[in-house]
Amino acid sequence: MSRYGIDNLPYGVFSRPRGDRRIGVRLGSTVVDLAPLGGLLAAPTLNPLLEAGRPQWTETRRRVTEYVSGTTGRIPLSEVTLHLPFEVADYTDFYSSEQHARNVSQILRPDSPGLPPAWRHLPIGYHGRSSTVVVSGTPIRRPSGQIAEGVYAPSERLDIEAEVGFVVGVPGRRIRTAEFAEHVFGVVLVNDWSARDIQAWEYRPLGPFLAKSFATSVSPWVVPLDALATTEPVAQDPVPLDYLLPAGPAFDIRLAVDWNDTRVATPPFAAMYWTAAQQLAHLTSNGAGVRTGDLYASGTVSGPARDEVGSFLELTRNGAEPVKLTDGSLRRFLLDGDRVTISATAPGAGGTEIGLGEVTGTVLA
Ligand SMILES: O=C(O)/C=C/C(=O)CC(=O)CC(=O)O
Ligand SMILES: [Ca+2]
Ligand SMILES: [Mg+2]
Repeated sequence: MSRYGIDNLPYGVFSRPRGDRRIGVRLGSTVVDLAPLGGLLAAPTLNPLLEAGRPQWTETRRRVTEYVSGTTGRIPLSEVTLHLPFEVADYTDFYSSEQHARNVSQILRPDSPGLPPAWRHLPIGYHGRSSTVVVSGTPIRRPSGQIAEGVYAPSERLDIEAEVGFVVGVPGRRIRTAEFAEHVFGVVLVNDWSARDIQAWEYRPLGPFLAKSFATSVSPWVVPLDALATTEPVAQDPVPLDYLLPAGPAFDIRLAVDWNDTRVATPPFAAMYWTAAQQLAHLTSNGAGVRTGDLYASGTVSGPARDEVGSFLELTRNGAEPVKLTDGSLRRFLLDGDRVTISATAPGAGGTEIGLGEVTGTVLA
């Protein structure tokens, strides 16, 4: 059964050869052009729809569902180019997987393993670079940078981070966790490409800078929150401060990471410690505003098992334990020509399993 049936209907922006950009929804392995519906849907990006707000999102989804059920006008995915579906305003990246935070500490800071002091008290994050957010399929040029004292060279430890991204529709500040669904339209998959050697040399004490700003890839299909089933978030200890409560919904999104043609990991999003509602509440709690098209990512999704980690830094223990791909070759970090694809499925609100598409990228020298 298709994971892109009538219960899913993720939105994207596509074009045909020499054609203009149009909004469509994915149905099976086809795209249904929504421009004929007019209004917010007759645009070259999702931004007007994102801006319109929850009542409009619900009404639009109802109309789209009705429309696709009645139309035979479907375009095979193989005949279209998919574009960045919305104009990215600001981009924020969190650090909300306890397992990931522990693994990275252990690997990069063996002298002080464990969680940073604030980690269980607030969702730690940093502000990233929205201008280099690219759509799935965009080739990723290996960055050069300072990788050690006196050494400027191509990164030798190019890595991925498998994450879930949340797309803000309605602007706001001091957003309460209970208002999450009024502001957030839907989710995408994110690969936060990371140059670990650049990162290790530059990051103290202000955090990631050039190690992560060269490219961040997102999947072309924005799955509306309405399409996703919600689940109970993990228990939090200590109990967070009031402005981070109630925690809000969790989502049982199951990611999969393919390195060339080998499935190397299946990170479980349900294991994340901080919820997307808490992240948004924290991000805006000091009066900072979010805008239409803001993207905030969950942080690397890593579960407790060795094959549930969302980065190759963790998978190969910083290169010390290479992984074997199905062609017999060994990998520590990304080689030129390597392709990484992150895909995901989740229980849908309609009771069936839905797909979140995929985010893929190939490394260029
Ligand atoms: O712990 C560190 O020093 C670094 C952590 C990361 O690189 C992760 C990051 O970008 C946030 C995340 O994706 O969880
Ligand atoms: Ca990240
Ligand atoms: Mg990035």
